[in-house]
Amino acid sequence: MIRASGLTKRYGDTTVVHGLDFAVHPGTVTGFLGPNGAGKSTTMRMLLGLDAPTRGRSTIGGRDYTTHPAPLTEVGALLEARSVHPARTAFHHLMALAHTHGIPRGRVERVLDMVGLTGAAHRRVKGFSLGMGQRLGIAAALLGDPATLILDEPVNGLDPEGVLWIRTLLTSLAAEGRTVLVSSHLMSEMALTADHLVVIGRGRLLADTTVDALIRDAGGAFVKVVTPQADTLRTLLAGPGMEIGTDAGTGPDHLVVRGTDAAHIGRTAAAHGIPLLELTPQQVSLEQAFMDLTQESVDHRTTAPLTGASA
Ligand SMILES: Nc1ncnc2c1ncn2[C@@H]1O[C@H](COP(=O)(O)OP(=O)(O)OP(=O)(O)O)[C@@H](O)[C@H]1O
Repeated sequence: MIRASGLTKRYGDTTVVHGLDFAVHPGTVTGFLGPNGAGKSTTMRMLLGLDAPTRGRSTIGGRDYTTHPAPLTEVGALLEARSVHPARTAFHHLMALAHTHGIPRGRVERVLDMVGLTGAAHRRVKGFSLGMGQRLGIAAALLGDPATLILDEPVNGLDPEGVLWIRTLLTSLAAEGRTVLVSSHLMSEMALTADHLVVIGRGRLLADTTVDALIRDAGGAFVKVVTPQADTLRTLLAGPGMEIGTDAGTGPDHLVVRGTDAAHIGRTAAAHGIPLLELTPQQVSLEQAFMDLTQESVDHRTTAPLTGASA
């Protein structure tokens, strides 16, 4: 388990991480989300002892990361910056890491295979594409067969096949009972990978919740209905737990219905001879839920409105 308690980081006069409290549990993939500049990388660096917190502390498996005698076997980490000697081959880079922990050559070959780099194992890293570099970083993180993985933007630079691969890999690592913390600013990607989310904005905790709960809290599922007899349908559907509004920016014949499903609305309309021009079940996308949650915390906003974002 990863635990952060009151974790705080100041650079000069600026506090970039404010008293973060959260726990990351084994057996699930936890997405660590926030807009650009929210403090994700800084927090991960503190978890890994690469930056000293100004206040607060963090533990991995109950102890400070820096006090683990063989950190590679406890925590596998992939940080954004690439820290591989460009003249080394992938194989030699991993062997050099393996030597520091007495990890056998067979494990190096195994992780190269797991990340799909066996064919490129003896090529110099300087010729690697961004995606190959990411795969090598993930191989290094997996080398010590660690119980905890901390990965900063692992899908960066990966092609669609690579994105699918990392999704499957993370899910299977969690299913083996490992603790997996993965940062991203891509909500749509996290919707497909993570079960749990820790969301920060401007260094503050905005949500520590499940993917399902975040969508539910943001408005959840609803049904779009278009009918020329909107008032009659409203009256027929009204009841406890029902919420019927109009779709912003459209006419009074466009309804947004929460609290029931499309089948019930369709049957009710049919029973009373009400024509339906549209009946569409919809769900708030995780992207929309994320934007709603972080709208006050975005440092780098575009001037044009974002439309059509969906998970
Ligand atoms: N060494 C540093 N000195 C001063 N400010 C820093 C330093 N490192 C990070 N910051 C600032 O801290 C804030 C958080 O940065 P951080 O890289 O942790 O955000 P992030 O959530 O990982 O962003 P992104 O999604 O863009 O990678 C930013 O405003 C950044 O400019």
